[in-house]
Amino acid sequence: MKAPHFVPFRFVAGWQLVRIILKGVLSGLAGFLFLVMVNRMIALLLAGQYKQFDVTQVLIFAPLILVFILARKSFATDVVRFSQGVFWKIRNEILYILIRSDYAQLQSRKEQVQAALVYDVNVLTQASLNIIQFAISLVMLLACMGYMAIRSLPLSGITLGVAALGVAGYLLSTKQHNGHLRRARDLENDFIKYFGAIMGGFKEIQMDPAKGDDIYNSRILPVAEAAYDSNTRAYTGLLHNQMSGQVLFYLLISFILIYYSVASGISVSVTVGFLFILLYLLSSIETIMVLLPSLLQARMSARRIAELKQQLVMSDNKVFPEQQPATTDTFSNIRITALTYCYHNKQLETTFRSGPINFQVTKGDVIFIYGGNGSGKTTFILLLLHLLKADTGTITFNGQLLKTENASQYKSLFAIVFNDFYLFDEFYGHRNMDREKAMHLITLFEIQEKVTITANGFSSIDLSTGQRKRLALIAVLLEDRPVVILDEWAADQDPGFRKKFYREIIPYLKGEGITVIAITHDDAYYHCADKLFKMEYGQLTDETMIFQEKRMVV
Ligand SMILES: Nc1ncnc2c1ncn2[C@@H]1O[C@H](COP(=O)(O)OP(=O)(O)OP(=O)(O)O)[C@@H](O)[C@H]1O
Repeated sequence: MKAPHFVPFRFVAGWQLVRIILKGVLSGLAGFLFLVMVNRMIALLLAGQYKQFDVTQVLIFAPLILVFILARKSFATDVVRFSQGVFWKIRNEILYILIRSDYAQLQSRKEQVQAALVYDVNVLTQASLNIIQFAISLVMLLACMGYMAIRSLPLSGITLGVAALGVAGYLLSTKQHNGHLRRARDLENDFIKYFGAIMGGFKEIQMDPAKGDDIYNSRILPVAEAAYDSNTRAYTGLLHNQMSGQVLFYLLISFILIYYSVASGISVSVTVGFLFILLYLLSSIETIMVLLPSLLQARMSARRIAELKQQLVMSDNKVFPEQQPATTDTFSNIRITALTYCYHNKQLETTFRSGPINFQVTKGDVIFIYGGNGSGKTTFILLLLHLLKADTGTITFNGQLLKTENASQYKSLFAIVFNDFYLFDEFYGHRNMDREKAMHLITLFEIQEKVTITANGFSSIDLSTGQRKRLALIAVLLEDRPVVILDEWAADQDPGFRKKFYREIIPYLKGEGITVIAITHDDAYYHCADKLFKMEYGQLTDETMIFQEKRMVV
């Protein structure tokens, strides 16, 4: 079956942004024209030229207000649609990249991904809503400045000077505020990590509340305090900026009223009109200053998301065309030659070395691997599955060298039940599974009293640990993959079913042409395997002969 492709979220398009900007400008201009008209009326009133109701003024004001309402309404609707589109588009994109991203990379970035999905996407959405006010205020600001220049060049020159002073002060302090905002955002990753520990370890915490108290006191509280401190510094700094801007304009207004209006000899109507526009300008500046922090945060969040997308490089199978998935008929063998892999700590020192491993598996083989805890069995399986990419060595399958181009075909060889498996309640990606086979397997695995097959999946997955493992194996067997890998699968089974597993189920799988590779410690059943391997300090040794010789002696 062909893997489904990514369907981009359809409600966001680049042209939407152009339309929004145009509507924002129109809406801002409508507001500004209204202001000009009010200013004109004030001038007429002051000059004594408007003494009785004049219906023509209604004909000027009414259409203006109408245009304002229509433009603002349509603008707001578009912005809301756009911001919701952005929200879901980014969320979907991150999730899809996640689905296709590299296993090893994702392992080390779980908190980052969660923080991006929950925090950054919300910040961006909020900012895209704030843009309504921001854009309108910006248009008003620019239009007011232009209009002021027409009314009085010297006065607008002074205003521009004051504004430049405010902007310079703002820019100087922004760097510092950005640093605080960045620190607070970094702490969000930690918060998610400890939140994950509380949710994941909830049973343990319920049994031992001291654990919960300790996580809260020693981890959550310091994060909260540090984030509180950083955010408080950033926001108070930004609010102080806003206040400084306001004070500058108050000083300007006072200067114009107390000194300039009389000293320069400009007319009362020009002074009043100018001050009126200036007050409006001030409210636009205030709005911009209030909204700037959220836009700064949004910029930071957008960067985080972009970085995350870059880090979670799409894995191989996204880049190349889908290939025919493998089947038991097409599978013949896998050969691993001199494969090595090292785990490193933060100081980049090697903490565990796996290999060099040589290993071969042929169709229909039943292979058991045993070895002590931490000997490297799971690491080997991850390497075999190409979830971990080997440092050196090669893998060939059916005579072809495993490369990025054929990695998806290689991965389609395997059906796996990991030790820490996740049981999906639906047959995702395999909707057209064989119902009859499913019912047969449910009976073979003796859970027919508990579970049935529904249109999409299993009727229930609320079962015991051992039963859930049986379901997980049934689910992977329904995928019709040629190689089944089991990581300590039988460990949770009762002795009766364990016997059935080794004596009946494994031979049944072999009879179906399936190759089985199982990590197991059930030495009483090692004879059920065709080949037996031992893992020790990352080295895999074929012990088939030794085991057979030992059995003969006994
Ligand atoms: N993600 C990781 N990062 C760093 N080291 C790791 C990681 N996973 C495993 N290791 C180390 O690699 C070694 C082999 O681990 P592995 O899980 O492969 O052992 P195992 O044989 O499957 O053990 P077990 O029987 O306990 O499951 C261990 O010493 C472990 O500490």
